[in-house]
Amino acid sequence: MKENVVRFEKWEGLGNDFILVEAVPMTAEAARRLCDRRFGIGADGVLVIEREQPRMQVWNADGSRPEMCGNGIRCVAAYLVSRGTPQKAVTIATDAGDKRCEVTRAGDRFDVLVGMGRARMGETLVVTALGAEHRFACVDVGNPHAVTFDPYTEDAIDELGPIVATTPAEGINVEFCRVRPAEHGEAARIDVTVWERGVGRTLACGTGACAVAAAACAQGRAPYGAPLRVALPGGSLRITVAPGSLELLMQGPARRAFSGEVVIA
Ligand SMILES: N[C@H](CCC[C@H](N)C(=O)O)C(=O)O
Repeated sequence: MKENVVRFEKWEGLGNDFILVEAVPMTAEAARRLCDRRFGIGADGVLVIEREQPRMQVWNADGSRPEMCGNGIRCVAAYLVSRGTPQKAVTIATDAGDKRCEVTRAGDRFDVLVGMGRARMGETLVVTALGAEHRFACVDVGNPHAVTFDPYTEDAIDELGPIVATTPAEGINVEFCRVRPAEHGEAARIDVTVWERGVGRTLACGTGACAVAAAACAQGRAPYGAPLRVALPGGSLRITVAPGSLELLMQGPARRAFSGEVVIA
């Protein structure tokens, strides 16, 4: 069979890491192989980019196809600017709509501000597991999230995360949160541990940070209209939730780790 050798770049946003390729026909099996941390490059996901009319398609490490990826779109915006896109503001089409990104570069590090669209608050998801009922606020930010502010130990998160993530037929990302005293001038700080649909534990989740901020504002745990610090294991994102519209602004880093060539069968 003809080998399909393609150039890739490995990028990460707060340690949520991705393989970026351009205009490559991707399959679930190919994505799984590429993301395998033993037999492949290793990543939380694959981002397939069309450069002309910029578009990002997302593949999770298990080969599933989510609608959107917050850390990923910051990486794609920075990738486009690093590859010569002249303007610093770029609009990228996704399966969850067009997202406008503003890129600031400092050497090989990028800071990206993204209009993430509107959060939509959903029903309460009640999951009976581990001998108890667990309640999550469902938030749609283009992809689905289940958010709780109830206290859970790390071991409980490892047990409950996969159960909740696979309870809805289409799957759901799960965020376990704690509101902490604000520092450094932000309006509130929320610590988050994520169990991602199609991936498992990750160091950060951009759409998850947006869902957490929207849920915190909706539940009166944080103020609308002010930058909130969402602290994830891999680092912090600044999220602002507009009152009324629930329009989301996300600001955070993106970094190219390395590039190479890979055979995509
Ligand atoms: N696992 C997510 C997609 C990746 C989201 C995350 N990496 C982000 O930064 O938003 C899902 O299945 O909806």
